[in-house]
Amino acid sequence: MGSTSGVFGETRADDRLHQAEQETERDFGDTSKQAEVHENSPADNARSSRRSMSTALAVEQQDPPGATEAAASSSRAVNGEQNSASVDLPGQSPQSLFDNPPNLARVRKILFECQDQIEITLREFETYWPFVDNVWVKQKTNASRGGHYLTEYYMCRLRRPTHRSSETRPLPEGKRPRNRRAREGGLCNVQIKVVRVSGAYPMVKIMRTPGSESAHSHDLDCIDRLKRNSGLMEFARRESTKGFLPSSIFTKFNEEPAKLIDAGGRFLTVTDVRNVSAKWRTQNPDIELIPHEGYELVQGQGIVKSASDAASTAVGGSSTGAAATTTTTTTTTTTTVTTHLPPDTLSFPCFPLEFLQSYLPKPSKRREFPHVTLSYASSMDSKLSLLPGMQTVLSGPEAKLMTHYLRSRHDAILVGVGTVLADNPGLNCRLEGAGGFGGLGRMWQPRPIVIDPMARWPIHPGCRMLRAAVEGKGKAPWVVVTPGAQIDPQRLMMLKSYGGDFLRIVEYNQNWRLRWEGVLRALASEGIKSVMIEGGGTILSQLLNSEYSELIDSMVVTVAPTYLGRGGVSVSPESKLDPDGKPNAALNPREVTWTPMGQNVIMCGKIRQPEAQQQAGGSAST
Ligand SMILES: NC(=O)C1=CN([C@@H]2O[C@H](COP(=O)(O)OP(=O)(O)OC[C@H]3O[C@@H](n4cnc5c(N)ncnc54)[C@H](O)[C@@H]3O)[C@@H](O)[C@H]2O)C=CC1
Ligand SMILES: Nc1nc(O)c(N)c(N[C@@H]2O[C@H](COP(=O)(O)O)[C@@H](O)[C@H]2O)n1
Repeated sequence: MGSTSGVFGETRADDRLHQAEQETERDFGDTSKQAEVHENSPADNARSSRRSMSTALAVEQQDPPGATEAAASSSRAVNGEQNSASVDLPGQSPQSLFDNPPNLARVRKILFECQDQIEITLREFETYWPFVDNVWVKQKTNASRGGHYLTEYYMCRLRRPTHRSSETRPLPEGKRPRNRRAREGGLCNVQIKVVRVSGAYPMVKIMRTPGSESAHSHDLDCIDRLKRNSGLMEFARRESTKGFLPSSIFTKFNEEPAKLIDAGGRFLTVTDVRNVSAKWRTQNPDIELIPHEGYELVQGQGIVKSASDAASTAVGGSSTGAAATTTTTTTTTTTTVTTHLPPDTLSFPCFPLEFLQSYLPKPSKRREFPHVTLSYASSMDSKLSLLPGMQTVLSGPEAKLMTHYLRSRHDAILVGVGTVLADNPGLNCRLEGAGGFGGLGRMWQPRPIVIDPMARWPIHPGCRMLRAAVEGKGKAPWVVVTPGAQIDPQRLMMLKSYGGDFLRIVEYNQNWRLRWEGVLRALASEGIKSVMIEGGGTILSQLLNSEYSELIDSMVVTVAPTYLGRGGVSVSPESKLDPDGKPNAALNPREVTWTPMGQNVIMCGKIRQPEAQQQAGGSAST
């Protein structure tokens, strides 16, 4: 066994910190600037050229022009709410008819494939889902008892059979049957569930159901050809409420082929635009529909550019249709998705992380124990989760990125078995550029360490840590056990085959608990120079006791603006009395900073005495 993340070590991680500072100054949407920033570092170039799902999904962090409105209009489309009474004056339409959220084509592909579990904020979900709602057909919805979760089950559209309407029900009088071909069901058996988690930070998790096929039997174009998504159609509907002719809207759409294709409109027809605007037209029969400024309706030709406009813009041809087709061809190649970052990739934080610097592991002189950082997220009442055995999201999107950055700066991430049983955590670094997320090998991937004295964890290939290991997105865990732990030889072989192992520690304290000195010394002897201890409550409450003060270097606590209540898992060391028997504070971290981050505040502090003081005050024995 041995650690490699330390080898990639300090200089590159420091580069990243420096780069994160630089990035705060740049315009997020300006890719030319990004290229400049990344010129110095090949790893970062690779990272920036393959923009991640979460970079794309950065609607929480910065609103690109139009994103807010797109989000709003998209969710309106989902809800079926259509403000058909509003009329904007023709000629006042903005330059683009599209409000595509960032990296739409890529996110559509990810939400079509749903290969790995996807975790996004509710707002991100509401922004992007309307652009793939042509793919997924809802089957059923389940609400959890406490109302914390809402689970919706969806199947691929090609799983559902369609019938000619006349076969299923009689047509109303005077209505012609739609020219719709019947489709057999079962052509694709991909099924997903969408779990909406409410709480301080409403989240949506999207994952395959156990019975689902591993891949669609077709591509996304196949669905886009069958049915248009409501995100795209909302753009058309919105434009129609300005009083424009459907054919003019269609023509204008085709003048922006890249955006049209990104939004799933490769197969859009003028009839689609007509249909989506029909309701508004019926409600506003007196409004005379007109072409867009610079266009005219010519009998027999449809919508064409007005003569003066055509003359000034014509380079390769006089017909709008021809120009659009040429561009479409060009754009088809440019919009092809060529990168394959996992959908759970997180963008590298683009806000300053300088405040963390003095609490991070240093390229160290030789030390007996690794650098130890306690890092967890806590509610206002010092709770880690709502209930024992339950995972609770307390970190907002920014704090989550920061935590993953911290993970990238440590050789190992340590948790107790209680946390593993409750959370099934990945314990890897999912920032873009880390190994498995656009990076090479397993660089910046920390080693997961699980304290499991009696080997209770029923470790199996489906658990997230092993899946991450097999997919090259993390290292396999080391499980710390006591000599008395019964380890089934098959389990041992299995864990070893993934690159993990069991570590037996023989040092106990008087409560039959493992001595932390023993655990940390064993890790140090395996080459671990830094450990980030994330939880849970039992482990953190122990380590915050003053008897361990000399083992803990720093703490980085994400404080969330919520009270989880008395039933939650708490972090609280033993009470302490001073020499006179009066109650005293159990622990007072030093060099404390508080840094606001989104809805959270990050509290950083130091616990171990500086070495100079230790030498002055005698040995730091524990
Ligand atoms: N908000 C956050 O940042 C985090 C929240 N959590 C939450 O915390 C909860 C889990 O916390 P807990 O149930 O307290 O479990 P835990 O993760 O602290 O594990 C407790 C177990 O670890 C072992 N253990 C701990 N210290 C030991 C020692 N000195 N020697 C031998 N074995 C030792 C024992 O088997 C003990 O039962 C979950 O709900 C989880 O979601 C966990 C980590 C971080
Ligand atoms: N920093 C932080 N914020 C929260 O809100 C949390 N719930 C946690 N939990 C810890 O992170 C682990 C999950 O890690 P993966 O995302 O699965 O890699 C979880 O087990 C806790 O240790 N942390």
